[in-house]
Amino acid sequence: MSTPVLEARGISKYFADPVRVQVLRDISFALARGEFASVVGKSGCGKSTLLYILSTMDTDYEGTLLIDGEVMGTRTETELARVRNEKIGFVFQFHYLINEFSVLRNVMLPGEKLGRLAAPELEHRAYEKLRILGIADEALKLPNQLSGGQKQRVAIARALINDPLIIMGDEPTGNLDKKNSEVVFDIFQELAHTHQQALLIVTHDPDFAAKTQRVIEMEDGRIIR
Ligand SMILES: Nc1ncnc2c1ncn2[C@@H]1O[C@H](COP(=O)(O)OP(=O)(O)OP(=O)(O)O)[C@@H](O)[C@H]1O
Repeated sequence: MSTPVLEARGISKYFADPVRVQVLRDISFALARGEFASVVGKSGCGKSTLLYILSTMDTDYEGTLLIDGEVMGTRTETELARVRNEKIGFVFQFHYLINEFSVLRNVMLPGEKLGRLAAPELEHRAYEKLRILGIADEALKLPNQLSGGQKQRVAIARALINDPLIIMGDEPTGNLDKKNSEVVFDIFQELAHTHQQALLIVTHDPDFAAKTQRVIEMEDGRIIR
C-alpha cells in the first residue's frame, strides 16, 4: 500500500479551561490518496479541534501527525506554513475572500505566496481552476458581486491553486442551500476521482456525509466508527 497522505497516530488534545479537559482521545486513522472522507458527530465532540491539528495549525497536541509520510511534530512554524501552503487546501464555512481583489487574484494568492510560478503561468492555472468550478466567467468580478454558492466555488478554486494532496473542509457547505451543496459535493468527488486528491470534510449534513466514501464518526473526542 502506498504511504497515506495523512496519518494520525494516537492524537490527544487538552484545553486548560481553567481546569484541564481532554477534548480529543487517542485519535488514529489514515487517509489514502484519492479518498473522500467525511467527519461527523454532535456539536462539541471535537471535529474542528481535530481538523485544526491535522491541518498543522494547532501544534499543541499529544501523539503523532504525519503528512505525506513525514512527521510534523518536530517542524518549525515556518516549515509548517510551507507544508500547509504546498500540500493542504482549506475550505471553510465562510469563504474569507478578499473583497478588494478580483476573483482571479483571490484564487492566485496562495500561489503567489508559494512563489513557484511566474504571474502569467499562475494566472493561467487560476483560470483552469475557475473553469473546473464552472465560474471562469466571473474571474474579473469582485467577490461581493457573486452569489453565496459562487463565492464558495471561488474559495474552493483558491484551495486548489497549489494542487494540494489533501483538501480539508470545516463545514464547507454549511452556508449553502441544498442545490449548491450538491454542486460542491460533486466537485469534491471529481477531485478525488480524477485528480486523486484526498478529502477530509467536517459536515453536519447527513445527506452529504452519506454520499462520501468513508464516514468518520466522532463522539466525546473519540472516533467511534
Ligand atoms: N480554546 C478552547 N478552550 C477551551 N475549550 C475549547 C476550546 N476550543 C474548543 N473547546 C472545547 O472543545 C470541545 C470540542 O470543540 P470543537 O469545536 O472541536 O467541537 P466540534 O465538534 O467542531 O463542534 P461544532 O460541531 O459545534 O463545530 C468543546 O467542548 C469545546 O467547548
